[in-house]
Amino acid sequence: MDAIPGRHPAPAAALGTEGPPLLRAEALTRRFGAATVLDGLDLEIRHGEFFALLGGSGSGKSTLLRLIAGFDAPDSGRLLLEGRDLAGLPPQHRPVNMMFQAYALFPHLSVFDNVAYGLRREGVRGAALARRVDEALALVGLEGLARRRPHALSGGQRQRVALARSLVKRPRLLLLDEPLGALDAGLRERTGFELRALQRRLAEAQGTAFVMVTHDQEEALSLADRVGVMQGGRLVQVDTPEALYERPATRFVAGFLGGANLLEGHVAGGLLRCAGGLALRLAGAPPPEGAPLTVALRPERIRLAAEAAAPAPGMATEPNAAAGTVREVAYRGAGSTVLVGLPGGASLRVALGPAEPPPPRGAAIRLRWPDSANVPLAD
Ligand SMILES: Nc1ncnc2c1ncn2[C@@H]1O[C@H](COP(=O)(O)OP(=O)(O)OP(=O)(O)O)[C@@H](O)[C@H]1O
Repeated sequence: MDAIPGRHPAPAAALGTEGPPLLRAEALTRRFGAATVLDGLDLEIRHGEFFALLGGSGSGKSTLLRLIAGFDAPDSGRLLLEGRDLAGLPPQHRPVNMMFQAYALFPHLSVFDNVAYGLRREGVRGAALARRVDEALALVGLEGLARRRPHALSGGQRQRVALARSLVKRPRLLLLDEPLGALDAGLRERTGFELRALQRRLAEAQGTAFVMVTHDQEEALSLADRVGVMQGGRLVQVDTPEALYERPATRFVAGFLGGANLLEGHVAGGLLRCAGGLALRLAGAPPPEGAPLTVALRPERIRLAAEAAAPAPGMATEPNAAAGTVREVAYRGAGSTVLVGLPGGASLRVALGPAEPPPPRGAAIRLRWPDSANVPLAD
């Protein structure tokens, strides 16, 4: 994947990077029987940010959301919202709301009454109620559909009713568990853009932050200001999408985000020497001699070299270059992925753009990449 097009990070002030965070989780731990599902997790959510919790199945994402919403309590650790300890505070008294999937709408109630439900339970009535519901429906672009029943709406419209219902109480923090999960591909992208725009409006108007759970890396990278990658009940890296993608900290993150090539070796003569005669030069100061090291190398940072196929004498040890044979070519629509077999049996995935015709299977090719493409990993 290329750098994310059209991303304009929100200014620091709007994102509340100064001052205390909106939400702080301190050493949050949750066990179910013998299983530790959240393992001393620390996290800060800033005012007005769109934060994505990204992780595989069972990594503890939903459990964390449930603790923040107040549907479940931690075994140890604390949750502070604007400095206030949330322990013992029931869900309806937290300035936090959870958006449920559209199938949780009441089928016998109109759109208006579905959205009004929570406010009515709080005793809001009459003109004040109508104003708040209209405002929430306008936020999600459903002004004209207040009288409809959910069955007379499209999937995307139902999703927006669910959103309006969770926004009507003007939460400081909105929690979204796989909000796009039930939608098909086309609707997913459109709804994603809408969600991003809506969050920006709410952030400007009232500093609302979104925390979205997803197992879809593209969704997390394209929507969020910051992404936290969860593994085994811990956050293994929290960063902007760009930093996470360009500088993954661990093998897990590198593999989870876009399938980087992982190259292992030992440092000798200032270069990382890997199997098959591959030598890598790292940007910056060379690592200590003899150290074992793993490097992530993104498929799209590798280029086909223009030279003739046969390597010149001594070329095998040229850093950041490899000679190999095309094993497979996968057409991806906006380009292709080429699997290149290297001497010694290793292989590299190489991503080519739409303007680069892939070499045929079996072709002998040479590859090159810049020092900055070699990203050393912590483990
Ligand atoms: N109430 C519970 N009792 C027992 N085990 C639970 C309970 N809730 C969650 N778990 C377990 O905790 C682990 C984490 O669950 P959680 O739903 O937080 O994961 P997740 O990252 O949201 O996964 P998914 O993407 O599959 O929803 C899972 O192994 C799950 O089976």
